[in-house]
Amino acid sequence: MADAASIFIIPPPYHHHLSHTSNSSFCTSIRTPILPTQTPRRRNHSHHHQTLVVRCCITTTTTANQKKNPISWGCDTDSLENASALQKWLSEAGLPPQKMSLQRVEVGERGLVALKNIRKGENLLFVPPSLVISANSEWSSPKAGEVLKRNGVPDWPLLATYLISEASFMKSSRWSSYISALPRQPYSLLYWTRSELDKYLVASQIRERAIERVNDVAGTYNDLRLRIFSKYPHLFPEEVFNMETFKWSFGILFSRLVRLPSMDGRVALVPWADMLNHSCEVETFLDYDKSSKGIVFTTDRPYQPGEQVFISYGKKSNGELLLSYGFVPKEGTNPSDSVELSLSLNKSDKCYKEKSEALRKHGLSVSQRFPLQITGWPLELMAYAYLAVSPPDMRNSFEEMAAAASTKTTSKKDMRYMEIEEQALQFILDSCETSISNYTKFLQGSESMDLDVTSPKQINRKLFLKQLAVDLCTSERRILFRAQYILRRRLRDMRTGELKALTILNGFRKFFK
Ligand SMILES: C[S@@+](CC[C@H](N)C(=O)[O-])C[C@H]1O[C@@H](n2cnc3c(N)ncnc32)[C@H](O)[C@@H]1O
Repeated sequence: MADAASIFIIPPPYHHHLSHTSNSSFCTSIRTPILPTQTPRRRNHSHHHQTLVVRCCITTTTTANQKKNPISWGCDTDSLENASALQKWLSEAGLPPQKMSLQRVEVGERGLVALKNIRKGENLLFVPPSLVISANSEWSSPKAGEVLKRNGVPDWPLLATYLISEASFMKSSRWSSYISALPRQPYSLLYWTRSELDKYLVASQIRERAIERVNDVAGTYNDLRLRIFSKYPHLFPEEVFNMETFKWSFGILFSRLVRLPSMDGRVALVPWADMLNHSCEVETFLDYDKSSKGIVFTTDRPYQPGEQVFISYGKKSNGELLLSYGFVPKEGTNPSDSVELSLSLNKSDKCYKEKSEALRKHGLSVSQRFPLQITGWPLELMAYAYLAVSPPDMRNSFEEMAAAASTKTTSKKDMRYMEIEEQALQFILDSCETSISNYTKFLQGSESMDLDVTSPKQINRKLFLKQLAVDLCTSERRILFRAQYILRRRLRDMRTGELKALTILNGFRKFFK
């Protein structure tokens, strides 16, 4: 699935990063998009005379009118509602016969399950380009598409707007069966409230990433509204194009958009292929196959009939999977797992100003997050630690250290400053230990945590979010424990080594005396 780093009109803040189980009884519909009036927007290519017959808003309550004739975007993913309509439409629209079918599954609620024996190395899917939603797709409201393109709107916000526009056309959009089978409320941290993020992710740096993302989505929507929607209200009425509908469409993009390497990294929604769930045990990914002219993936393991077929959403940490897809893999199963460690310059440092200036020059700030993996940490983190602990007489090296701490600096040598190596390692260890104690406090407190619910309906949701947070924090703390162990051992070896050297030196001194 696509990486979300480059979606925004407003550039996202710099991220310094490399790269469960589902609960089917969980009620997802706490803030459900509902269309109160059920008449679709009419196709009308002359925008001057376009009559908007739909009034769309997102509510948390259901009116009598909606109860009578409920129409909403998407469906509940814990049911197979709309799945057969999707499969029927896909095969009529040109999807060749498949070796998999859409079923209820244990991992991921709905997923694709093998109908026949599938060999390792087989190509599956073959979704033709005509069934792919990309920035070039035709709009049911061509004028709306023209306006966005004329204004140079990038792919992600363009696709988010496209999805809302097509959803509002309901049955008269060619994507109606696809949109009806999309989740009504995508699982992603976009749907956690600020107080849920603060409460459940208090120990994890993912909380900040989620807040940044929520703000980026809001900023992107506001930017579109100011620059474009407010100038063409007949094409982009606020009842349809609003913050809630954008949250939904971005939630869909974060969890389903695919980057296709063979199409110059173009991003696309690929109906059917986006029903495949992620496994950390496979490495295969979706791509365009020039010879068969379709979106395919090549299996990297065999499957028997009845087994769920998986792809990889990329080498992502558990936190990143929670952020975009709303799930956390079982502890210890994700080889790409990492935790972000936050390092900060000490405000009382005599060279605080010079150091922060050097960092700023290289796009870094006085407080910076770095990924730790079970196998180690990046050179950038070590460089930042050297800078943080270096004394004033090393000011000539500040610039070099800051450059090495930036991921933007490509040529990197494994620089070492032996004279401050011990302090740098101790500095990282201290940060690890602060972080570990925050995780431990959260995990211990989570057992007796007040769920803060006002209605019984909310209990399932809160329990589900809490479990996701506990799973994430357990896996992140595990990596920190490993780093703590390695750092302590290194420091101990250094100190005993120094002690030995000192004893020998003293021996020499005595000898000369
Ligand atoms: C591309 S969609 C896959 C199809 C999805 N299961 C559905 O029913 O629409 C991605 C979503 O599937 C679910 N998912 C994918 N892999 C999962 C996994 N290993 N464990 C739990 N949920 C998973 C998450 O809800 C994620 O947001």
